[in-house]
Amino acid sequence: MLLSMDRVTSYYGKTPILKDFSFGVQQGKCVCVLGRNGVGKTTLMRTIMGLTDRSVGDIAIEGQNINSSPTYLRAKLGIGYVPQGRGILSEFTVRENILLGTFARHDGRSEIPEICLQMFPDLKVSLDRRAGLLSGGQKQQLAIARALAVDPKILLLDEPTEGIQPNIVHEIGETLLTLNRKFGITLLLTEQHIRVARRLGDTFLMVDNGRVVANGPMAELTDGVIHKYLTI
Ligand SMILES: Nc1ncnc2c1ncn2[C@@H]1O[C@H](COP(=O)(O)OP(=O)(O)OP(=O)(O)O)[C@@H](O)[C@H]1O
Repeated sequence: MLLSMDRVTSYYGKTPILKDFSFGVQQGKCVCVLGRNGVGKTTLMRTIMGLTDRSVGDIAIEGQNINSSPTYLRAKLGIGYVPQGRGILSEFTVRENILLGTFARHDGRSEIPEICLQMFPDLKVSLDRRAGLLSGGQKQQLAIARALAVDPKILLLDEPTEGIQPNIVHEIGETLLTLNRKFGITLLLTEQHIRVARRLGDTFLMVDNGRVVANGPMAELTDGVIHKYLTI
């Protein structure tokens, strides 16, 4: 397993949000995390990055335990993170936003990696523009480019298509597919659009009330499972 969690419970204050959570992501695969609002999907991402108040249990990347590693070391070990809401710095240029990702590189390189501009021609022509001037879809591209600048082995994406115009949702999905299938970057993403999840995911992980309630190959994400855990 490239990334694994074994019986992890993660807290905000004294409240456990993720409970006894175990799963793994194989090298080169794409895992889609599904579940209703508030079940703990963002908390899962933040737990992997070491951003919750406290967690117990084991989290490992390539077999290396990162339970007590600070966030920047997790990034250096190859975990890229695209947070919900993107976390773009609007007052900074596109170039500066991407370069922020390079600060967490394991090899100390400080130029924009080729893949960022190859994947996102819109960014390439806007490097000196203020990031705040980009469209919603371009801001999401920027958040992905910044995470790619870390040179990640695995990319965590929290609702990458949220707040994106419907016609761009498909485009973001195709970008992620290219990163996964062509560039071999392992993906763990939360996704509200079932169609996107089905197209991208090798496997799914259904979360309810902070626990894994179903998981398996995407072909096993039946309408019954969706009805039980996703419809209100
Ligand atoms: N910083 C925080 N402090 C305290 N409680 C929090 C914090 N962040 C989230 N929670 C609580 O943790 C639970 C899970 O939230 P989380 O954001 O992980 O869910 P989610 O599945 O990502 O939902 P959404 O799809 O709405 O983002 C919620 O009950 C939420 O109120």
